[in-house]
Amino acid sequence: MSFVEVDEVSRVFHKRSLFSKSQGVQALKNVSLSIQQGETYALVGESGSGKSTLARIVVGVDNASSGQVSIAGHQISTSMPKENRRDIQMVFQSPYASLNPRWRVHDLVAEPLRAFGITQGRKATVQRVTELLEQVGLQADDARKFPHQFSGGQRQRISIARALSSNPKFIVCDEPTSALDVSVQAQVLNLLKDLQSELGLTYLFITHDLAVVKTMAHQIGVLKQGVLIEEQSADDLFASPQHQYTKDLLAAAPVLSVA
Ligand SMILES: Nc1ncnc2c1ncn2[C@@H]1O[C@H](COP(=O)(O)OP(=O)(O)OP(=O)(O)O)[C@@H](O)[C@H]1O
Repeated sequence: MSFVEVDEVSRVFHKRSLFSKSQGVQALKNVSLSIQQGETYALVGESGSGKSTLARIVVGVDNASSGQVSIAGHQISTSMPKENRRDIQMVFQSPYASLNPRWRVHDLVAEPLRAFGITQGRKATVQRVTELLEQVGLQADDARKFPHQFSGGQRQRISIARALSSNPKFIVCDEPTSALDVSVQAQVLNLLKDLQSELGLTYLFITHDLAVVKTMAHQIGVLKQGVLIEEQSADDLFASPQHQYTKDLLAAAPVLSVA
């Protein structure tokens, strides 16, 4: 069994209308995929294809209408036990929106440590926050600053430090670099790659931009209107895309050089 198993997941959103019966939007249709431990699975597709819906179900903040997800053998749902949640974290597209501007970096990174009871006492927490900041290329002193004192790329490093603080095994990265300049994107992608090899992390990487995943992904799945229409290893998909929709996504992708 793979580390992450998504098995026949469907999700229907019901929109209530005053004038007609409830209308259903089928955001995901029988999506199945698996991710090997220590690897990156990139899920690509246009806006509205269902990527974020799948991400939310995989981290257990939304439930599938049918089908199931398991990670490291544990069933994922909104009612899963708290101790299983610390193994799964998420890095979002916009570090501007996901970091509380009134909190210092120390508190942003330390919050999961407290929430999951990982460090005991102020000294141990400060020490762990320092380690985490250094791990993502920031400095111990940065803990005293507020998010607005950093560039976009540095803010995304703070989000990554926060995601790493609970020692997760699996991180869902939802468009983590799409709000950044191209040169900064490459730096953040390199950091994520380095952390993967150091810590053995497994990633689900969500993006509309195939260039971003060319050097990150082991396996790529293409989502169109809630259906996984194509799945190949990254090398094979770039060499011989099968579906016209994938060819169009490839043609639209700019070149991004990542070491
Ligand atoms: N809470 C919701 N209620 C109703 N419909 C929803 C809800 N969330 C998503 N949808 C619908 O489900 C479909 C898939 O949306 P989703 O956000 O998963 O796509 P996406 O590929 O992540 O797009 P984007 O890249 O723009 O975030 C869309 O038609 C969207 O309108």
